Amino acid sequence: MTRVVVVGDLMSDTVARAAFPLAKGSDTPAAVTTHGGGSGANVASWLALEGVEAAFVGRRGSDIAGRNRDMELMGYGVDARLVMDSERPTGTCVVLVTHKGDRTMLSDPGANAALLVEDIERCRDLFRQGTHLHLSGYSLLNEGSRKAAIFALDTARKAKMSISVDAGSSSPLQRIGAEPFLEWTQGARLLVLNAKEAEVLTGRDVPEQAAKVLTAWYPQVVITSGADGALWYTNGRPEPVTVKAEPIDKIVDGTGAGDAFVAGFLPPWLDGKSPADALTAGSRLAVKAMRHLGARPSLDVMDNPIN
Ligand SMILES: Nc1ncnc2c1ncn2[C@@H]1O[C@H](COP(=O)(O)OP(=O)(O)OP(=O)(O)O)[C@@H](O)[C@H]1O
Ligand SMILES: O=C(O)C(=O)C[C@H](O)[C@H](O)CO
Repeated sequence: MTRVVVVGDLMSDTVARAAFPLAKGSDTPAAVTTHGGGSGANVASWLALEGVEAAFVGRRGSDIAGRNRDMELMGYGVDARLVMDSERPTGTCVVLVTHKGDRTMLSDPGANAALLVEDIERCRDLFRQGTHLHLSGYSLLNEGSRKAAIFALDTARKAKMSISVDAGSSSPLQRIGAEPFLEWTQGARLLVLNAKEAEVLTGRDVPEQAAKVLTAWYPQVVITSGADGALWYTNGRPEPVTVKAEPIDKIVDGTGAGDAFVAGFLPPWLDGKSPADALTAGSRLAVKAMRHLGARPSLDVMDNPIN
């Protein structure tokens, strides 16, 4: 039985879809909605909805947003272990989306920046029972949660869990540099990252080449390339396994496509299915995420048969 523990970030995403750029002093009509977000919490939500036993460890503020996010995770069927931070608000991200689905994000990590080693220690039962740890790279890239993230990796290694890590985001990765990130994540069986992050880590802007460089560090690597699809590579193979992106008629909001991809990829990959099957499952879930506003499953939680 696969039991996945996700450690990472939880956010409240306020998504505004409008015609950008905004004229100075304008009053622009927009569709504005608030959704659950945060890369780690997104992956855990999609996994639970896919029928995987998934737990999520993170921090939230002692505010309404945090309470809503907590209830939402439970609604998806996630074993949510959120520590309440009395000093910091729930992490918030303002996502600006154009009518074509292009977007930019303004992120305030809030309570995520205070995830502590003790928060992970409190969840030792999850690490005893879990079979796989997925670590959201944001928790490594943020200095405030880094010790906790590294402790989670150590704990999983000691518990003989398999480990996947996503690289978080290219800008903080660039600031920190490749070497520390590669060092912190040693022992992970899989690194998942987008093409930009792969370039930051390897200096190669061709994903096939970047993947080959990265397998000096990780047994398996998955690189996603937006509309150009995704690839999987393991050392010793002549060429990576690639899949095309699933066709999509209209992208409403690309936020969290990468997180949904991870959640689609992991279950078949953990079940020993072929890399091509796992990449295809990832691509399918990614387009599902892009058909609506927000990064999480669009299902009305109350109608979800899992509940
Ligand atoms: N335009 C698109 N058409 C179809 N599929 C797409 C498109 N953009 C992204 N995807 C799917 O989503 C996956 C992840 O996209 P991408 O490589 O942009 O990751 P990301 O930067 O982590 O995404 P995000 O930051 O939006 O979560 C791709 O491998 C692909 O399967
Ligand atoms: O789309 C991305 O790149 C994200 O990582 C989205 C985030 O996970 C999140 O939902 C923003 O808070």
